[in-house]
Amino acid sequence: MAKGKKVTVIGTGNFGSTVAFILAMNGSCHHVMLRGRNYDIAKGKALDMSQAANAARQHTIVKAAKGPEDMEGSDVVIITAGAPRTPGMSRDDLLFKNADIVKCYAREIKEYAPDAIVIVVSNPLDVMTYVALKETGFPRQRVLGMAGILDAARMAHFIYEKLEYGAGQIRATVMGGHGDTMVPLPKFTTVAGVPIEDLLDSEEIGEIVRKTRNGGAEIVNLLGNGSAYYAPAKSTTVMVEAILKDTNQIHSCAIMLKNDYGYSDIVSGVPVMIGAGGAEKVINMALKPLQQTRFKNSVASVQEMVDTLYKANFFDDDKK
Ligand SMILES: NC(=O)C1=CN([C@@H]2O[C@H](COP(=O)(O)OP(=O)(O)OC[C@H]3O[C@@H](n4cnc5c(N)ncnc54)[C@H](O)[C@@H]3O)[C@@H](O)[C@H]2O)C=CC1
Ligand SMILES: O=C([O-])CC(=O)C(=O)O
Repeated sequence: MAKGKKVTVIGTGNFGSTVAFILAMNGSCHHVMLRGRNYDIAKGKALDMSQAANAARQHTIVKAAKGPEDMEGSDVVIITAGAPRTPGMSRDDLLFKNADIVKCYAREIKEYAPDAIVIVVSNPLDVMTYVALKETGFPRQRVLGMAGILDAARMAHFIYEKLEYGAGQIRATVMGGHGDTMVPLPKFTTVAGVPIEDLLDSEEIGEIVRKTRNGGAEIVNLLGNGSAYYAPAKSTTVMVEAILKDTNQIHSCAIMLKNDYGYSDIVSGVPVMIGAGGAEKVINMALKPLQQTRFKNSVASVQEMVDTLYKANFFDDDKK
């Protein structure tokens, strides 16, 4: 492989294609490797994106992987392979189907890209991140799940809808799992530095919190045959660029907790500092009792699904 930063995107569906396209349009890295189930489709998309990069005067080259060995030398590998939900489903309904897919690709990454930082996006996100961590055996800093940036972007959008000003200046914070129990944090949310509690009343904030939790489902219901991918893909590239540029910026990401917020050996979304080594530091915020209770419930819902996998002997016995 020629020199330069390399990102492999596993899965060439809506999410994977959009992530690869944004990376190519931004010139975020030198090489994007698309690994899909169907080589011709991956190759067709790779050619199209490489040509788009030329039109955009960017240097990024997108290629299709013939096999897992083409992941070699990846700095970052993004796992997007997996079924999306359709109307009426929760993300959790994808548990067994997507766990098998993520397990298979995590094993390939372990073999062919042992130094990569892995970003998981397949749902249910926190459990899939747990599966990828256990199956690669990588340190927790190098296996992250993308959700918090997306959920915060949604919250920011719903705040804008209410205020009708401040778009692009709203900094929202969402912690916890990427599911119905996610924990939007109005107390840590500002518009150009102004706390939203100074701008909106508690009823309006409550509505924003509910809309944020339902943000994915709202789009699933509108699309009818899949889920959101523009905001999810953009949010993922924020993480990729933080890693490749070693920005040391703070984003909410899913990570294996290790005495963080009082929990260990379970994945949840918390603020982390992202740099060249992945999640180089977990930021522990002082949560109020109600926020702690909501975070606890969110952690418990992820734990329940992890336990379901263990009960089904999904993991090799020695992996817990
Ligand atoms: N973390 C987050 O915030 C978000 C997560 N997602 C999740 O991302 C995943 C992908 O979503 P989309 O790209 O929109 O779906 P899609 O249906 O457009 O693409 C799915 C991709 O997974 C591959 N795939 C499906 N079954 C496979 C199997 N058995 N083996 C290997 N590859 C397989 C397909 O070939 C395709 O490339 C879903 O699980 C979805 O729920 C989606 C949006 C946001
Ligand atoms: O809602 C879904 O199933 C996809 C997803 O995670 C999101 O858009 O937040």
